[in-house]
Amino acid sequence: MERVVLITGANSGIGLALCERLLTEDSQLRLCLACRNMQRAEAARSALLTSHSNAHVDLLQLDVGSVQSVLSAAQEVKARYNRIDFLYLNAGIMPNPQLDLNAFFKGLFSRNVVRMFATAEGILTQQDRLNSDGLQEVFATNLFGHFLLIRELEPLLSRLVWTSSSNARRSAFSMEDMQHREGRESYSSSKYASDMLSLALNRQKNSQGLFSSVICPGLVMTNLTYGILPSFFWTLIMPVMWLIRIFTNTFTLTPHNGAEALHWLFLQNPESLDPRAKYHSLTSGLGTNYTQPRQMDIDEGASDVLYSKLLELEKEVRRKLSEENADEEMSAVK
Ligand SMILES: NC(=O)C1=CN([C@@H]2O[C@H](COP(=O)(O)OP(=O)(O)OC[C@H]3O[C@@H](n4cnc5c(N)ncnc54)[C@H](OP(=O)(O)O)[C@@H]3O)[C@@H](O)[C@H]2O)C=CC1
Ligand SMILES: CC(C)CCC[C@@H](C)[C@H]1CC[C@H]2C3=CC[C@H]4[C@H](C)C(=O)CC[C@]4(C)[C@H]3CC[C@]12C
Repeated sequence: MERVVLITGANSGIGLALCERLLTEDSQLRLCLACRNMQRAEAARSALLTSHSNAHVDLLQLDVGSVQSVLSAAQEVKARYNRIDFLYLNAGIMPNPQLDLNAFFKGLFSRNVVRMFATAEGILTQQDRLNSDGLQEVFATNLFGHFLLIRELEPLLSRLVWTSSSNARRSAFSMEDMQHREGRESYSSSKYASDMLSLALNRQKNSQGLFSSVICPGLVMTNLTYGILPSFFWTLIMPVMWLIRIFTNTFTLTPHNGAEALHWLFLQNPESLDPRAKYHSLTSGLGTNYTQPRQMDIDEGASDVLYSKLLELEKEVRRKLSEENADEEMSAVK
């Protein structure tokens, strides 16, 4: 039977590399590339068809950062497919990243140097803003849009895989400020929230046959990392990065390597997976890829609280949207 796989943020980086890898694994697959920019989506499809000429590759317009777009895309998915075997929640942003050079050089000579390179703890901040739905953009894109998509498609779903990060950190997340309106670590906060949500989904939905997993792709050269330092700089320091890889296998560097854990999970039986584990894509100093589970620093109780808070927010945004739509209809009648 043809399997259907939907991937958000599939037009570049790790998402696109995953598409390549899945088509190589199973040429009968039906891939649905869910992207906000249809030109970039078309380009990605052409690239995939160049290497897999008989592949079934569909496109779906989806901006996960917009409530209206998620709801419309979900309607379209329901009309097109009667099940989604794998939903990869991969789209993500890190806007206006700032590297604290002082902390970076201090970190270089500390005992935590390997940890710093693996997680960017204490050296990276971002500046977030409100989107047109009145939500914090990073929270809306990395977490809430995906949550809404899951809620809409729930009867069609069986496997969820989140592209999280080792930058996810408990101390960056506050339940009282789940959108991270106050702090400057919106990325870390949103990724910690996705880890919690995955656990909560497993707790609530495993009995109904829905399983969720979380991965970290490692440090990968993509548009996201080119936003932190320019691509020519990364190219220049590539030999240093290969050297660092000997000490931390988290420097996966290429999108193909970064997609290792995403691909690995595609081959696993969901019952054999640990809901509290984050599956890391790792690359050894010699360039061998492998997947390793590492325990997440998460409370079950707190993950349930986050789940309820997301349900409340969902109610609120749906109410707001229907009021706006009603207002628009009224003014159209006038
Ligand atoms: N690169 C790294 O080192 C790491 C990356 N990650 C995570 O990996 C995931 C993929 O990122 P990566 O491949 O690195 O970076 P890219 O920027 O190459 O890919 C991000 C993808 O997400 C899409 N996207 C962003 N915002 C939206 C939106 N509102 N709606 C729909 N799609 C959107 C982008 O589309 P568009 O082209 O239109 O912008 C793009 O396709 C992210 O979740 C990121 O946080 C995690 C750890 C490390
Ligand atoms: C000599 C060079 C290697 C100097 C590079 C310094 C920093 C720009 C980078 C050091 C560690 C990097 C990161 C670590 C974790 C990534 C995480 C998993 C993620 O989700 C997104 C990207 C990272 C935060 C990444 C970003 C660049 C570094 C801070």
